[in-house]
Amino acid sequence: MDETATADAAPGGTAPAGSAADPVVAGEGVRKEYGDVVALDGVDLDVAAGEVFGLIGPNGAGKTTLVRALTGTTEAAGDLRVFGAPPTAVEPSRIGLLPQSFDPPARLTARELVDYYGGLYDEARDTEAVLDDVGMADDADAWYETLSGGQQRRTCVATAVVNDPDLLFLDEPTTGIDPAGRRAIHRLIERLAAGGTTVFLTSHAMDEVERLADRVALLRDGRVVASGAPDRLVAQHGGAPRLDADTAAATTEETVERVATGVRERLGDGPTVEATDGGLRVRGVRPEAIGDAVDALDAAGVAFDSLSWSEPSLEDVYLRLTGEEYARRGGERAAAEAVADGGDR
Ligand SMILES: Nc1ncnc2c1ncn2[C@@H]1O[C@H](COP(=O)(O)OP(=O)(O)OP(=O)(O)O)[C@@H](O)[C@H]1O
Repeated sequence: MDETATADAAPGGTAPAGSAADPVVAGEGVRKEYGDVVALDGVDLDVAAGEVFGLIGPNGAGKTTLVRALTGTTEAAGDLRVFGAPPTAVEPSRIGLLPQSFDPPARLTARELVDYYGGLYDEARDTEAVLDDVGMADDADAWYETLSGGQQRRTCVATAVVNDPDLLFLDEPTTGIDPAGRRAIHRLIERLAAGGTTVFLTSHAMDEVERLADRVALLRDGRVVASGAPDRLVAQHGGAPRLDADTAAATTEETVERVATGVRERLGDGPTVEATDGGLRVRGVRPEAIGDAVDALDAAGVAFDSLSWSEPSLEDVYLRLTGEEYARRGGERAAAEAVADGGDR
């Protein structure tokens, strides 16, 4: 796998979302328009066999459209191959698809639904085992319409894996699922991947993608703006470790300046100080410097309710490269700057 190419960011352009000798999924210049809306604007990507590939991006970035193009449920321009063939030519039993919106018959039980979808294939997994995999064994006799939203989503995941697919598309699989259920789905994805299933996962849960995905592509406005292994992306674009102080009162510019002066005196010019919605953030604080940073807060008279220190994560990469972190200071323009400077501020 060529990680050098995959960890690049391309401001305003496309970056290949990976490379592999014999990709299960390969796309080049994939483009889709809905009238005046350009949903996909020249996407290049490839996904290797057995890989968990995470696709992330803001609402409307084009994730579902890309999944639909790859599963042959919508047409798109450009070159798209799944198992070396056009998506519509792929043997259905090789593919599992959990769409973002899925409305199975409401007056069937969870067990009946899994049975029904399994019956569409010559060979299917044992219904009870699949129900158990998604944590639905105890509620399998309830009608779909009486299940909670999370239980319904678990049941939908079960219908997507009942044919034991070689390639599984999961479009936001854990939306609405409680923490225990999410963990069950995560374990299922890990087991499937360990068994050789290729998983194409879209999600807004960055912790989920960071935990599960071997590689990630970030879509914005129909383009891949960054791709690579999560830890590489975090190292490249996640920014510095930070110390967050939650304060009861809103932080004024004056307070930020006072803290910044104190931080400079104690820690030098590296760290930066900014106001956040709930208080104040000092970026660039290494673990051994936490005490000095706290002293700077105290010296500046900042009354805080709690303090937390954290390493950057995939969520930081997402926020920086989509512009959401920079919304207060010029959104799109600042995000483009973050991409252009390699996101190392
Ligand atoms: N059937 C359609 N007709 C017209 N426009 C569409 C259609 N499907 C998607 N779009 C538009 O294409 C763009 C990409 O939508 P898409 O659903 O792929 O985004 P997404 O990244 O999956 O978003 P979300 O995170 O909200 O699910 C959006 O501007 C959306 O409004």
